[in-house]
Amino acid sequence: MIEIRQLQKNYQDFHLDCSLRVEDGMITGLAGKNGAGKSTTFKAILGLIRADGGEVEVFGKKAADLRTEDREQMGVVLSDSGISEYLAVEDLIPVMKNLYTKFDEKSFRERCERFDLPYHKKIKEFSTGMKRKLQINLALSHEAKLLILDEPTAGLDVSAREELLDMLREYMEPGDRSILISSHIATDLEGFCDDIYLINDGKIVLHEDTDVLLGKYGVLKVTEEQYWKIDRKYIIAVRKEEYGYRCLTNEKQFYLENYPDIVVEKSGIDELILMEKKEK
Ligand SMILES: Nc1ncnc2c1ncn2[C@@H]1O[C@H](COP(=O)(O)OP(=O)(O)OP(=O)(O)O)[C@@H](O)[C@H]1O
Repeated sequence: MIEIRQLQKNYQDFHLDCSLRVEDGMITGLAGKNGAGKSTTFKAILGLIRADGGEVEVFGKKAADLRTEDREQMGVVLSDSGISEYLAVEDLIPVMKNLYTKFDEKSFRERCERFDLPYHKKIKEFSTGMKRKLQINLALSHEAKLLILDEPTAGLDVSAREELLDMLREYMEPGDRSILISSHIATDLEGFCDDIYLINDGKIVLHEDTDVLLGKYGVLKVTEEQYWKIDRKYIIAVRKEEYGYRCLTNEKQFYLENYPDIVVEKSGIDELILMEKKEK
């Protein structure tokens, strides 16, 4: 659905160099801390900023070759909504009908109820979370084949997050749809994505199936002495701690079997985001 090859974007003190794929029928996550380059990647995919190099293909076409029908097949949530704040939800319905041949008013209204979105209040009077819910609802409203969701959970409370993830799972049911979703809160992605890319300082530093990430990755807590004694071939990142070193491994089973004395903990994606690059 999406193929990005060595996408480059240069700002004064930031350089994006990113390659990733979103397969048909898959949910792919892009995780990374603030400023890592997630939004820049999304904007470049959508042609909202001009890339300085590399290739972006969506539905097998370069951005410049995407036609109106192709764009109708994309549902987008970005931090900057682009919706006129002077409109109310009720006013948006005829606009959406005009823009999208497949706009489904009934399901749009159902999601308004699920998300507690009022029909007659001006959008400028919405809270941050309400605006985000509206964007999500609009993205889901026209039977898009591809959702591109930049931080869709930002500003949502726990129940709205759950509601959103349920809606996205329902959206995936037909089987031929895909989602690219970003978050700096990795737990949002862990229970939901098929595979996850980790971006750090503009570079993709890791790409794994979520099952592998959660099953094979782990954190070793070792003293200075233990650190220098163990086989470090499966240690991919290290952080100095008061007690010694906190080490991220992509083969926790190896350490569990060979070093019964050391502490091996489960690792989530937040752990990956937190860890520095391997120093030793
Ligand atoms: N228009 C711009 N001009 C200059 N620098 C920019 C511009 N847009 C983004 N940047 C820089 O590019 C880097 C990546 O920003 P980006 O918004 O892609 O990060 P992000 O991963 O989406 O972060 P967040 O989780 O905070 O939304 C940052 O250093 C940011 O300051």
